[in-house]
Amino acid sequence: MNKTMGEIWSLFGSKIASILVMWAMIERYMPRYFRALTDRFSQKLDKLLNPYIEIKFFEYSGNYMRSNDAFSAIENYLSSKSAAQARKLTCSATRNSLVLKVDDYEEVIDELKGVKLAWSLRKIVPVDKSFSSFEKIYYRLTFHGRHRKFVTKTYLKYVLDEGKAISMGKRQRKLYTNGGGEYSDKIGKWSHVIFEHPATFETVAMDPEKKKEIIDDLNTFKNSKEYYAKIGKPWKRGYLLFGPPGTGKSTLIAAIANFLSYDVYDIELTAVKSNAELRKLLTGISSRSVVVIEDIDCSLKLTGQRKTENEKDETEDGAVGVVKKQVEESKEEKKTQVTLSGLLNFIDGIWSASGGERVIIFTTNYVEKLDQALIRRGRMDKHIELSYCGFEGFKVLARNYLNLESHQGFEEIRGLLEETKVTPADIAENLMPKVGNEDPERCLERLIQALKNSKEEATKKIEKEKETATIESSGEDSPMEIGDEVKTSDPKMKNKKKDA
Ligand SMILES: Nc1ncnc2c1ncn2[C@@H]1O[C@H](COP(=O)(O)OP(=O)(O)OP(=O)(O)O)[C@@H](O)[C@H]1O
Ligand SMILES: [Mg+2]
Repeated sequence: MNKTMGEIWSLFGSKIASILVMWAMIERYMPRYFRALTDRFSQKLDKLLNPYIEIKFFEYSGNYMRSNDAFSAIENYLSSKSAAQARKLTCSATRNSLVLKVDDYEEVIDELKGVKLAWSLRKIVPVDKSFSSFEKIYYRLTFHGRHRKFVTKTYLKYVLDEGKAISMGKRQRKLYTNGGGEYSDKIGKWSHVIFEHPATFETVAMDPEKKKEIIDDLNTFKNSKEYYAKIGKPWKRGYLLFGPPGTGKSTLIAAIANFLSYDVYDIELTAVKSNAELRKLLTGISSRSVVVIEDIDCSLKLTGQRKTENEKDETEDGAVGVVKKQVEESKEEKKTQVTLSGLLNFIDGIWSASGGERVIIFTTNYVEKLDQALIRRGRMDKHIELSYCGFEGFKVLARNYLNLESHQGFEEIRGLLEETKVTPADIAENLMPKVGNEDPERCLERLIQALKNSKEEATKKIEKEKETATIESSGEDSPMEIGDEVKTSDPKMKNKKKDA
């Protein structure tokens, strides 16, 4: 063996050595030309050995994590194929159906006009788990290079159209939420679950005229794409829902989302640490969505933040004041740094022009606490008050909960509802059968009793208030101070006091 190698070297050694020298000279003196040559050569070799082309469709696109409509269309398209083909599937259940999806890395072969193509769901897992790095999911499409034109011109359009059509019909809608805690890798990102709230406009208890007005407004909005484009406004509509707890604000939001068939993005503002993070989140919101900020008055000290800026110079001076202020500021910083202007930019800023077809909803229990800039018309186009339950609202709840259209007890309930303030949540609670198949009669009786109790309590409260008011008004001319005599309504005592 050694001999053979030795013989070979003696025959070709000098030639190999001179080739290597030439190679080195070429590399040294003609690097660009040489590299271009080798690149072309390796490309040709690659094409020859691997004639397949691949296209990736990421779940989110761009730096701002905008959700990619193509990804969801492909997801819908493939879910209709994968059940019949794939060997590894994932399954999720909704109220009405089971949804099967192809599992990660499982290949689904599709065929259109005799051309075969392969799809698979893949992910890029980050090496480090820092804030800016996270798992990227994408669909990979692979096909033979000779079908490039067919795929780019015909097939992809077909898949996207089909996927969108499926989504219009039986798409699972999603409820997106932000947050996940300070150390979570979900900061600045959305996580989602399937949105399955059963509320509809039929089941929401509210004044029928108000309900009709909202439905009409939503219909007009939905069909006004051209109109918004013509007047140069982003295609969005803002609603402010206000009213006491338990009057149906969150329920109405779900009904609106169901009516429009939109996804819901529920923003937890206290979990957003800066305007930049808010912007990042917002640019990830897809079109055809309802964007919700619940309890806006609690989420942010919007008016407070503005005041703090002005108060800095005016109220606090001296070292103690500065230290105290710094501590307070750092506490506030930890809470959230989203400012009113950041939020206003979000409502009518440039992001809303991209994509469009969004409804933005704020809710509050205290409308009077909100900064007027936030809720002025044009930002929050429609202000809707949800109030205590009236008789029409009660009828809806009786239908929902007891399947009752009418009953002899209804008249009594009508009278009681006119005399007392009860929220739909309270009514619903009383109408709900408590044990097994509780009789509707029994539920109505319970409600009537609860309404009577509430009326009685309200009367007592009014009487007590009147009493305190009379006591206060009788002594309001001379507020008692230390050393004063005890006030008395006895005229004799009054005279004594005068004389003294
Ligand atoms: N208008 C309504 N129509 C139908 N159900 C209602 C209505 N209002 C309240 N409910 C019932 O009461 C429950 C609480 O209502 P909801 O959460 O919508 O109130 P809310 O106004 O959002 O209260 P909060 O201000 O505390 O957030 C709901 O789950 C629903 O069952
Ligand atoms: Mg609510």
